[in-house]
Amino acid sequence: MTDPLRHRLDVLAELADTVTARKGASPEISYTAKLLSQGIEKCAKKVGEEAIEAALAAVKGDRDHLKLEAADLFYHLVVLLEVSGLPLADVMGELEKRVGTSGIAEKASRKQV
Ligand SMILES: N=c1c2ncn([C@@H]3O[C@H](COP(=O)(O)OP(=O)(O)OP(=O)(O)O)[C@@H](O)[C@H]3O)c2ncn1[C@@H]1O[C@H](COP(=O)(O)O)[C@@H](O)[C@H]1O
Repeated sequence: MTDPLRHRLDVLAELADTVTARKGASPEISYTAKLLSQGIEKCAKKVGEEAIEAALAAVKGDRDHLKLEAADLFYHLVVLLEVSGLPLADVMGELEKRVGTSGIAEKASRKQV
């Protein structure tokens, strides 16, 4: 992994801290507080919308738009994790556990059960 990417991954951790800190803030001044106050279904809907918008931008080959939509998707996913009470660290831990395991091998092992 390149150093600039490692540095920028810190931004995701910072974002998660900010989202947690927005709990209980005024929905008048914080979009995050507004989303959190609207509950899990609203947050989940936003993730679905942003995921589709990112996918469409990718299919169109519009990388500038994909960058914006992917950032929206990360943000809304972090909000969804927060409202679900699931720490981002747990998701990163799950990804870490998968490092070194081929997705094809993992899928094949599932079929044997
Ligand atoms: N990264 C983001 C971020 N990405 C996208 N958005 C907002 O997400 C919304 C998505 O756009 P839409 O057009 O889908 O929104 P909309 O139609 O108004 O939304 P709904 O009516 O469907 O709720 C916009 O209002 C964006 O500004 C974000 N809002 C906040 N953050 C981060 O969260 C921090 C805290 O923000 P506040 O909670 O607003 O203080 C910010 O400093 C940023 O770091």
